Amino acid sequence: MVVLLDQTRLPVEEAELVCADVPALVAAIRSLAVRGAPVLGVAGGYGVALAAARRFDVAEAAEQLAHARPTAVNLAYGARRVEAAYREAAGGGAAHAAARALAAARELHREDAEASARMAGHGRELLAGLVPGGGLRILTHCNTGRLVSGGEGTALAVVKAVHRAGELRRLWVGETRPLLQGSRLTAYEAAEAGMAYSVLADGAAGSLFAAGEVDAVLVGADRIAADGSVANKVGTYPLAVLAGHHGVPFVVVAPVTTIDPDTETGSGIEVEQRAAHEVTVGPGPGSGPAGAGGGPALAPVGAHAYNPAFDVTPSALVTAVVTDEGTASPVTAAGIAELCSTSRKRASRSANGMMKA
Ligand SMILES: CSC[C@@H](O)[C@@H](O)C(=O)COP(=O)(O)O
Repeated sequence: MVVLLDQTRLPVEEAELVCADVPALVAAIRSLAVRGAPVLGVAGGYGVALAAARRFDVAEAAEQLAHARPTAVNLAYGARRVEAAYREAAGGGAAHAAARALAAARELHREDAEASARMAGHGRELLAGLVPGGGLRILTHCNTGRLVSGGEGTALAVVKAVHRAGELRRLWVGETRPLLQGSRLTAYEAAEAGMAYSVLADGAAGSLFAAGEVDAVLVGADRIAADGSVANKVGTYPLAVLAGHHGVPFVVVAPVTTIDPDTETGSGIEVEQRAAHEVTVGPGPGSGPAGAGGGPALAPVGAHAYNPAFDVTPSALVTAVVTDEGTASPVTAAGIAELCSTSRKRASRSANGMMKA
């Protein structure tokens, strides 16, 4: 089984969600019980390993998991990578192939933690140069911390490194409507880390910039196209426009596995559209899961809603893309291609090392 921390229950309670089979894991992914690009890859990988262990149809499981949500490229990456490990080992029998699939999922998990630590280092270095003097006031959106990663996350991993170095003055946490990944999850992690933080309504970001209260914006990504366009949680693009207008660095932090070289431009990124009730109905009373509705009406019954889960920010508005393989700044197609090539070289060096060992 795959056991998850149910993110829909946070911050009210830390509840485990046990997924005994692939359909249950697919449902958990769709309901955002597990969410955020890197950990979706890890969950997809463990889901395929689970199917292999239970002698289910592994190809079918990988297909279902890869398509559970369309925008985060890591989900399909994780599922396909573990499927490939299973297939390669299939000649040795089902038990052997299942063991290889589990090993591949664990490797993915470990690599994600390592990537997170490298991103934190690169990001901190970049911020030291971008905003002279300590005491940074960083604005972030959605949740990009340990809840989305085998390690400390992406953008929030950088914030945590800055905080540990005593260089964080304040973390501004955009609430991230409609499912409040900022106020529910990022604020939860900020409190846990002992940061000075404030939650703000998404619509308050403009006046915060106008007041000169933001030194840098740090966000994650669900998919980065070959031209450097960035798909991330809806509400990211308006922040990039504001940052550009106010001359504030807008930095995207993501593992290189979030780059999709096969999607040439931002317009080629499929943006997930979600149910109207996430916008029109509040979460259930008390500890009701976020996104499940059941709470007070926020709009007239039957109201239509526009509810894209993500938006796409063009590369011209992105100051830097920080990855585990280094930083592209300015963000150009050539810079993005260079990051992918560094990643391929590292993978081939480590494969050669394993063959020699
Ligand atoms: C490191 S997480 C980066 C992104 O996955 C995150 O910012 C985001 O948009 C997540 O969206 P979600 O719909 O909550 O899965």
